[in-house]
Amino acid sequence: MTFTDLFENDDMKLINLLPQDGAVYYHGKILDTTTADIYLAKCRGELSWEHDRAFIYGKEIVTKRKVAWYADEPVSYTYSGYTKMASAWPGFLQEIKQVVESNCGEVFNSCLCNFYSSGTEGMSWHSDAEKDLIANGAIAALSLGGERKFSFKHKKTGKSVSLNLEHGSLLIMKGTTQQNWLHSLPKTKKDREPRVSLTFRQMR
Ligand SMILES: O=C(O)CCC(=O)C(=O)O
Ligand SMILES: [Fe+2]
Repeated sequence: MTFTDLFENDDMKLINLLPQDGAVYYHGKILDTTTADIYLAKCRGELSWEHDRAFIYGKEIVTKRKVAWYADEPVSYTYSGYTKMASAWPGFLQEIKQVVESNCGEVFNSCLCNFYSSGTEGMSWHSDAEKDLIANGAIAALSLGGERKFSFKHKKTGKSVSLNLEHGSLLIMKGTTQQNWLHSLPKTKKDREPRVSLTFRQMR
């Protein structure tokens, strides 16, 4: 990496956590604890949470994790064999979107929200490269609540990279990350507070 690579991106002065074939930037806590606490309570109380449904190897499964989805337009989004409709942005979520955008220099038009009630809920290895998303678009994940480990695994080499996602922190995945790397939120038997992740995305 050259000096200009380090400074000529919107994730200024942050180091790419991936050694090759993608770009992941951890901005750390972008919200103070009080603000993050308020947003967590609003997300838990005011978003329309539903269990997610997916088709895995031809079988329908209903996830323990809950999701809610918001977008600029009442667009549909297809993943894991299901098509879902987005709702209009609640005011506070749009406020969070602006904070996220100003921190990473990207603009987003949708948000998939995840709710994990404890460490026994997680998300298995996957990449987010559905055809409804702009190819190589950025995904910004704002974490609220219980701190959790997050992992990346290279699709060819199997090399892995992990980090902890703190309350009020921002993680950006961009470039060819989704083409070349899987990511997961591993389940854990350790006690973990409930967690919300707000994953801002760029839909076509
Ligand atoms: O919960 C997270 O931090 C990430 C979730 C995720 O990978 C996704 O929504 O696609
Ligand atoms: Fe993902």
